Formats: sequence, structure tokens, C-alpha cells
Amino acid sequence: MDQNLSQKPSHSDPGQGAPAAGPGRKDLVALLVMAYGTPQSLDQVEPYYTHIRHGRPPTPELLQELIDRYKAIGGKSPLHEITEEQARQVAAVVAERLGRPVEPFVGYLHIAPFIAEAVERLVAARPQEAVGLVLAPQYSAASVALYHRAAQEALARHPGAPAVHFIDHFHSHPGFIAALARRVERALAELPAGLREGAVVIFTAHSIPQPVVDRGDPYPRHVEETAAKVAAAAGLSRWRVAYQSAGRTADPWLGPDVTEVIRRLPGEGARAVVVCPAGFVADHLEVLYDLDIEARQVAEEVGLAFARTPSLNADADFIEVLADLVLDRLGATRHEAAASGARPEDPQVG
Ligand SMILES: CC1=C(CCC(=O)O)c2cc3nc(cc4[nH]c(cc5[nH]c(cc1n2)c(C)c5CCC(=O)O)c(CCC(=O)O)c4C)C(CCC(=O)O)=C3C
Ligand SMILES: [Fe+2]
Repeated sequence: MDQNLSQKPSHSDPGQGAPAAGPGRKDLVALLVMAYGTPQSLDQVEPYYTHIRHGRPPTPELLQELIDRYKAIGGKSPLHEITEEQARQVAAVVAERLGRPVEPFVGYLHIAPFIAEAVERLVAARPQEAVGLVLAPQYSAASVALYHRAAQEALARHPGAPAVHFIDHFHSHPGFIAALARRVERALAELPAGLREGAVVIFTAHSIPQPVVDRGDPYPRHVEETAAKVAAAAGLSRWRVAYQSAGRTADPWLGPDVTEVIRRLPGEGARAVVVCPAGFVADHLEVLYDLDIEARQVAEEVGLAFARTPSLNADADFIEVLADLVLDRLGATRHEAAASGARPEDPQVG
């Protein structure tokens, strides 16, 4: 149970920091928006990669390989700017819907500002309510759980911290499914006429180490549910699930790999392939390099036309999905509080 809900924020101390979206800081709703993070310059690639590897520095060869991939997409991934824009826009939409001030606090898993720093700023803002949102649709112990742990550890260092209500996943949210289905239809429509009928759609997500899967992780099931629902919504008859961007570690990784699946398609009569990165919500290295350069090249090698669905980024339809998730989480929280009597001033709902 959530003992912090009964704590009233002090409205006499508006706190420091950026002004919140909305009419003032009274009744502030804080959004802890968490994402993977990306190096802002090539000299940050080494510490970033070391952090991803749990503190073990990469070999010079591995480091150079990663630097070369960033160079191939123009020296830098756009993930940082897109994440900030997503956070700003979801806060604005939620503020509008609630008629309350909403402030986003962005924290990254693998680079500054880290999730712990975002939590520090969130606590200092003394929000009345707080929601935690990881910008990844499917839940895994190798992804969303790590973000949540980073946030929980930082919150535990502040006895007066507000409760943060986390959103675990949104892999089957109807708006998310519809947004991906629209993009699949758009990508199919852009294939050269005559190739559309022979096209196969491959839904991809970042691979995770097989040992994580073997411990019963929901991730592969979530990925397959996303794919099946999008395929149904778009009326697809030929579609697959594949994984991409497997890490350079000694463990086996979850497959099949997207390039492997592409290589098999001509033997099955396919003439074109559409790749839909259903495990990602933004353009970044894994989309712009691993798909747009590597997977495209494999498709060309085996004689297939290639298209990739546009990413969700800060498009209005996806921002609506995120706002909906936050509003639902706040509503559920208020319902729980009302039912338990923790907030007797709240109207009883339901
Ligand atoms: C599940 C998952 C997601 C999806 C969910 C989520 O978004 O959280 C994701 C997203 C991303 N992963 C990214 C980048 C990288 N991930 C790596 C390595 C790894 N990822 C893993 C898992 C995931 N990663 C794991 C278990 C490792 C191995 C760690 C180890 O070694 O023990 C490496 C190291 C080199 C390599 O292995 O390629 C890089 C550079 C970028 C952004 C790049 C940019 O635009 O800059 C994004 C969005
Ligand atoms: Fe990764």
C-alpha cells in the first residue's frame, strides 16, 4: 500500500526548476519519462558502452565498431532530441486534459541525465502525483525492469518522495496497435506497384539474451502479441516476427535474427519485405543503422525490395497513446486511493 498518498505537498514552496506546463505548480503532476539514452558526441561512446556492459569497458575493436556505426548515421543518433520532444508533448497533452500543471522529468538508463538525476529533480518539485513511463512497449527483465529498478533505488534514498506509479508496458494498447498498423499500410503503399502482393512484413524488436527468455520473461510473448494485433488490424496475410541488434556477448540471443529471415524470403516466393520495428518508439541507431543500412543491404543482396515503417517519434497519434496511458494510470491510482480511504476528499468513483 502506498503510505505517501496522504502526504500533502507544500503549496507555499513552489520549488525551483523549469516552469511546469499549465496554470501553476499547485496540484503538480510529475511524469518520470525514462528512455535508453544515446551518446551526444563520439567521445561519449566509450563511457556509454561501458555502462551498457555493466561497467566492463569494451575492447578497442568493439568500441571502434560502435563508433563506426554512429558515424554511418551521421555521427549521432537523434534519440535524445526525440525523447525530449515526446516527453514535452505528452506532458502538454496531459496538462490540457487534466487542467493541471504537468512537468516531465527525463532520465536515461545508460547516460546522463541518468534516471536517478531525474528522480532527484522530480522529488525537489514536490508533485502531488507522479507517473513513471518507460518508452519501450514490451516488458522485459532485460529492459523495463532495469529502468524501474534505477528509479526505485533513487526514490528509496528520499524518505519524503512521492509515490511514483509505473506503467509496465503498452504492447497491446489499441492506439499503439492502430498507430503501427497505419504505418505498415503506408510502407506497403510506398512499395513499387506490382511488388505489394508479394510483400512480407517482418515485425522486429531488440533481441535479449536467451538466458533471460529461459527464466520465463514475458518479452517474446509481448512482441508476438504486438505483431499479431498489428497484422490483424492491417489485414496482413504474410508476416513474421524477428529480432535484431543482438549484443556482442558470449550468451546466445533470442532469434531468429531479422537478416536471417530476410535471406529466407526469396525461397518462399516473396518479392519485397517491409520491416516494422515494433519494439521501438523512435528513430535511433538500431533503426537507422541495423535496419536502414544493414537489413536493407541484405534485402538488396537477395533481390528483395525493402521498406521500413516510419517510427512513432513525437507524432500526434503516438503522443495520444502515451497521454492515455498516463491518464489511465492516474485514474486507477485515484480509484485505489478512494477505495482504501487514503484520500477521503476524493470523490468515490465506480
Ligand atoms: C531490450 C532492449 C532494448 C529495447 C527496449 C528499450 O528501449 O529499452 C534496447 C534498446 C536500445 N539499445 C540501444 C543501443 C545499444 N544496446 C546495446 C546492447 C544491449 N541492448 C540490450 C537490450 C535492449 N536494448 C542488451 C541486453 C544489450 C547487451 C548488454 C550487454 O552487453 O550485456 C549496445 C551495445 C553494443 C551492441 O551490443 O550493439 C548499444 C549501442 C539503443 C539506442 C542506440 C542509440 O540510438 O544510440 C536502444 C533504443
Ligand atoms: Fe540496447
